Amino acid sequence: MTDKTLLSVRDLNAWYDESHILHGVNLEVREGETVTILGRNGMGKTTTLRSIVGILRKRTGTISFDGTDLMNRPLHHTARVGIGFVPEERGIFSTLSVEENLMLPPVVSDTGMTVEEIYQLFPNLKERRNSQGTKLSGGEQQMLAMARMLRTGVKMLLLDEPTEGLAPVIVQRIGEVLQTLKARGMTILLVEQNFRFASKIADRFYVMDHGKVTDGFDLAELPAKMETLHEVLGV
Ligand SMILES: Nc1ncnc2c1ncn2[C@@H]1O[C@H](COP(=O)(O)OP(=O)(O)OP(=O)(O)O)[C@@H](O)[C@H]1O
Repeated sequence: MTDKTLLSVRDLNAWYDESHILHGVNLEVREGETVTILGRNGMGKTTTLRSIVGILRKRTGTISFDGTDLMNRPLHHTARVGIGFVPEERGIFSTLSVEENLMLPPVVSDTGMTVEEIYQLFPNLKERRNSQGTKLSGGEQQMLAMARMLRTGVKMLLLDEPTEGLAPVIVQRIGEVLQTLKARGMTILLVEQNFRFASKIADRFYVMDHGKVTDGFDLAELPAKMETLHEVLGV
């Protein structure tokens, strides 16, 4: 991890039509860091990720990534500057094979993983490389959605509930993959309901409540925070 701030979000407000959902979100992620956003359902975690990448356009505040202002850029620039968003619904194209899905997004930098490296990290995707997207299990879809971003050479992954609905053994596998990516220097911002999973991989945490970041702390402070987290999140 370095001291350089890669992603900086300041006073972010966001709306779905007339519904004001985010009320001044502040957060930052340093290069090489894994940060988890915790919070109960409906508190604005997904909306924060969607606002950062620009899928949600009705927003104010400042969002900068690696020194580039993202606020006034078109959506496709987000990927080009090096942010890979893996949404909760994963977005696998059902009529395409695993390998076709993998090759779909354009490469944005030459620091991305090769297809061979990706298959080493995800041997099950190699086995299933000719299978159609629809034939994949939830865990395989999640792995493919992550793998697809790694090939492009993004500097940072934004993951929305990567373990949702997956069996414990697959959750463990995804945890191992994220540890490998961390060791390679990947920067990760994660929204996660599975607190046990998050507490094993995150370096730092934010807590969201009613469209605001209400707390932020390092892994070392986690034991002292447990009682509050128990009250706020029920963990
Ligand atoms: N497409 C939408 N249109 C209108 N309101 C929405 C839309 N998506 C989410 N919301 C509302 O925005 C608020 C924040 O939702 P968001 O999905 O960001 O919460 P979350 O913290 O990610 O929780 P969850 O785990 O339930 O996704 C909720 O009140 C939700 O009802």
